[in-house]
Amino acid sequence: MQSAKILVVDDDHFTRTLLDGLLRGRCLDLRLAETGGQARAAFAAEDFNLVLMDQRLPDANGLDLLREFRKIRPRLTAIMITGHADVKDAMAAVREGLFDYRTKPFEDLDDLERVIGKALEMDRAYREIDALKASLAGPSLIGASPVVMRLAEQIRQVAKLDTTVLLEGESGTGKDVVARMLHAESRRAKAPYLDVNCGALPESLLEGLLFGYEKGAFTGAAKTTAGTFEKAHGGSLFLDEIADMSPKLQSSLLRVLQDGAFSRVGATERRSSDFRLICATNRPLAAAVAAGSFREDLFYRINVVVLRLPPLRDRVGDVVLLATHFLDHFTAKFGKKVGPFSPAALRALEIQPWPGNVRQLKHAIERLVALHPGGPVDVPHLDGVIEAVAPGPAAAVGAPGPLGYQQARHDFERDYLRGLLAAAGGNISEAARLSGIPRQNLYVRMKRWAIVTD
Ligand SMILES: Nc1ncnc2c1ncn2[C@@H]1O[C@H](COP(=O)(O)OP(=O)(O)OP(=O)(O)O)[C@@H](O)[C@H]1O
Repeated sequence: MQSAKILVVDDDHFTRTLLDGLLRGRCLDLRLAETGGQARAAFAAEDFNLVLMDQRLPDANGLDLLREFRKIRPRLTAIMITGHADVKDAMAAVREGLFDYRTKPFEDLDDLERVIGKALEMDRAYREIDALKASLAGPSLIGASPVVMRLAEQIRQVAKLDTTVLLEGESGTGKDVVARMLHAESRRAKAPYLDVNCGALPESLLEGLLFGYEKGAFTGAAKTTAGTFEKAHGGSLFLDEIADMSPKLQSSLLRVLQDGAFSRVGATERRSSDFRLICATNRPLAAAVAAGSFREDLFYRINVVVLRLPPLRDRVGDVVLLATHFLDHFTAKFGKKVGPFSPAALRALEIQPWPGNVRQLKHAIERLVALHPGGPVDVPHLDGVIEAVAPGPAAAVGAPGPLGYQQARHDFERDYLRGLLAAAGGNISEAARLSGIPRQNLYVRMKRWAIVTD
């Protein structure tokens, strides 16, 4: 758990001592309040990453107090501590944006620590997004995982060097974003940035687009047109899907890179252009060289500095941050009030395999916001939204292959809990007895998979 500032509000001495013992060693700053009055004073004086709030206080109702706090700080992350009798109110509060609740006495301290860890992660996500918004006007790479932090540092270093960069990464991992960042952070930032997808056009059209052409050079060449090489003069040129370039165009590109000069199609005049080249590929270029489909000499020309973009499944820690960022983005864009995510919804997003990477997550959140009636986002809201996303390449060719471990576990848990509840005749206490899972835990898990609703 990272260092954080936590406010614990509880009039019960035993609970305060227990939470103090549990958290003191892990966070820099813990404030304890016994009454609503003390909590108000502490909240006014400091900026807390998390509030743990007892529902029944001698001079206040914890839920009302949190509502008051959220008017001042709408993104306040809070967990309610409640007695069994008040669970219904706490569940209603989750719908209003409370992060989660736990019942006293705490049966499972590991679970309590976990939910506190998740709440702090959520708070961090909100803060990082706000900081990003405040500091950046240009393209930005959202992510706080070590691998993304390292990549961001590499981008900063390489951007200034004016060297050719090759970006390798699966589709949807953010190669286009990184190419724009390299340009935006380079000394060429004020000059043009042009991008061409080499996989999207037939050879002759791509040639005309890159080199430009003279009027009448080919059917349809109605007027003399400058190509991307010329237009990118002084700036950066991003060639996406470089591995899809035909052998003929690979040779032409190699000559341009060697000579710094080229001719428009149908012309003899040589023109020169000074651009910084950034290339991207979603399959390793070395493999294309080994397979004979990509020229080795061109490979060495563009394989100067290689930046590798990790797939989203290798940086699960970033899912919360990205999902929250996209939720913010699309609620603003569509003028809707959707959110926040419930902890269960965040967990459900984290265990998806995301074969389409950040692009898939972004589209899923866009669809979610478009279809959502408004208010917090829980697991049932994600159902159609995630499944509606285009399947990965294996599924696309009808060869499903083995499920990812997380997906298999997810399926098992949902099926097990459904069967368990049926075996217990719909009675959760009986299901808890049969399974040996504490009732409260079981209830939360069943809610997560929408097997029970409140
Ligand atoms: N780290 C990130 N932070 C913010 N947005 C991201 C990030 N990664 C990807 N995106 C967003 O996801 C979408 C897909 O990203 P992008 O087009 O850069 O992927 P790509 O790797 O170039 O994919 P392809 O190989 O299919 O061209 C874009 O809308 C982009 O803004």
